Amino acid sequence: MAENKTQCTTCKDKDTGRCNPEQCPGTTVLPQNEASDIKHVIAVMSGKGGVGKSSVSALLAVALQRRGYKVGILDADITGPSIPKLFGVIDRPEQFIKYLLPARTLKGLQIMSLNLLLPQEDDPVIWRGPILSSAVKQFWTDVAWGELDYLIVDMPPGTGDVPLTVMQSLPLDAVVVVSSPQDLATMVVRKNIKMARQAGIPILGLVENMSYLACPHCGEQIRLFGPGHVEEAARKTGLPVLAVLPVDPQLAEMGDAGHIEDYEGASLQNLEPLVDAVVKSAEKKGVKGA
Ligand SMILES: Nc1ncnc2c1ncn2[C@@H]1O[C@H](COP(=O)(O)OP(=O)(O)OP(=O)(O)O)[C@@H](O)[C@H]1O
Repeated sequence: MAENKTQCTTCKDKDTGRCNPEQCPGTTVLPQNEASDIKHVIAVMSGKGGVGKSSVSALLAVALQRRGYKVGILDADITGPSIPKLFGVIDRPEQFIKYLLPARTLKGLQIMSLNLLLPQEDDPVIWRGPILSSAVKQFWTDVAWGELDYLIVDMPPGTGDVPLTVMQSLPLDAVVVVSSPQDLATMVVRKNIKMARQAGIPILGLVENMSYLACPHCGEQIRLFGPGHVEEAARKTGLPVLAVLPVDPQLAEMGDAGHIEDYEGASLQNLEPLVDAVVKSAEKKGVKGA
């Protein structure tokens, strides 16, 4: 496991008290390249696939951008990348001197994903763990991200090679854990939480996705998957619940059509406490408003 970045005894940044990768001789965290000035890095993780981690990453980026921040998304879900599809982006990243330029969404979010580099978007990525991990590192070292207030990292699900690489190699400021109601009761989420804690990365809190369906006639919340376990999970883990999102067919439709940037529905409104928590964590580090 990576050195504990909150308790680094080698460099300990005097302002934040955390490991400063640029001055720490013992760190494995990669420094930023000369073509990037990224102020705050947040990873979105989940225990299992399909719980809505990419949708939450995309909505978080959209919400931050609507508040006036410059935002990018690094799609670290190398074997199941869905960020380009959610934003309807197909442009191949261009080369700029020795760097790759991220693609831009219609409203100006910057994104980098392996899917943008494949000859066909449905080509499978049949790579072994070390190659997957090195691709993620290159999305940090070889991409000219420019000036960003926030970089959102859409992690692959679980606790395998690639999430471990992201935690060890990228200077994550915090993580957010997304899960579905059934998933929260299981140990997969606790594994996620333990992994982040062992890596010394602060966890902002929990997001329960697909928690309920709001009846279109009376607004009653129908718990399709039975009662949520988010409060219990919050109590057991000591983490705050930052958002409880409904099943929203409009979100799925707009994501499938590549128009998630135009989404205005309930999931975005319910995500506001998460956005506040992200901004607050950045402000603590000294990142000013855009
Ligand atoms: N709150 C929601 N309401 C309706 N549909 C949703 C919601 N959240 C996610 N979905 C849909 O569920 C599917 C999976 O979502 P998403 O790709 O965000 O999950 P994921 O956890 O990132 O999956 P993977 O790990 O496979 O990438 C998508 O079709 C998405 O549109």
